[in-house]
Amino acid sequence: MEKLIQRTHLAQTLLCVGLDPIGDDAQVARRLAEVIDQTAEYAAAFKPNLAFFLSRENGVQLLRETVRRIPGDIPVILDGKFGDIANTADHYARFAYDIVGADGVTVNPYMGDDAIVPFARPGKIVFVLAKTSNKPAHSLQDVALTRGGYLSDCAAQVGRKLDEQHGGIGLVVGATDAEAVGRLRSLSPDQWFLVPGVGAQGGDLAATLRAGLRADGSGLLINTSRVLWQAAEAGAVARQLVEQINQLRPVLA
Ligand SMILES: O=C(O)c1cc(=O)[nH]c(=O)n1[C@@H]1O[C@H](COP(=O)(O)O)[C@@H](O)[C@H]1O
Repeated sequence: MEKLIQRTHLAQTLLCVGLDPIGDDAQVARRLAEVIDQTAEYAAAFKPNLAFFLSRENGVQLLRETVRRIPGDIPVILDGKFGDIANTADHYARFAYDIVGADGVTVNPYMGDDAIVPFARPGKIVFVLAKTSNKPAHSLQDVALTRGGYLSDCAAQVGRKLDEQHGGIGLVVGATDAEAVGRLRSLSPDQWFLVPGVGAQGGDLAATLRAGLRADGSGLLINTSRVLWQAAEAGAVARQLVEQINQLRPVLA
């Protein structure tokens, strides 16, 4: 978590570079290196998505090489959307942190606290899914509770409680629903939000920033993946995104 805060301050960026590699094996290794090298200057974090690595032979090896290529001062969030009982989650945590070398993970909270706690190691960042960016998420996450609020609010409350107990817990909140971003920000005024959905999924960047930035102009990690992977000049696209984001927020002290 400290690494993320330091990085966002020093590089003046809230951009998370998503790494969802597609293509044949030889191409992919080369393209991963290119995207990392071209965007690193602008990256607050990198987020490799585990599925895109596991779907290829030697995927874990490629993932480890990818993480090794990322400069050491930029946090790596392994997007595995893990979520299982504590005994099993502990093994996922060992994989993410000890084998892959990630600084953080994404976790699905559906099974409750014990699916999350094994990832909450000192210095690590755990992003708990609260309101995801995919449209059909509403069938579960927007279910209204008899006590008021929505199921996604429960995920946020669990995340907040665990953050108070362990530290290092943030939320995943998609950019495709700015209203939810605002609601969850009011429930979790201080936590970091990982925000996917900008770019290929059509999320509204300006509305998301307005709704989700903390009072200090920070607290959001804006992820985009396909747009950068497909860009002729990933570095230029990353720079533009950072400029756009920074124009819409107070500059960090
Ligand atoms: O946890 C995530 O990162 C995630 C959560 C969510 O609500 N929506 C979402 O798209 N993601 C991930 O964020 C990335 C989005 O990719 P692009 O749509 O190409 O920018 C993918 O790796 C998704 O798996």
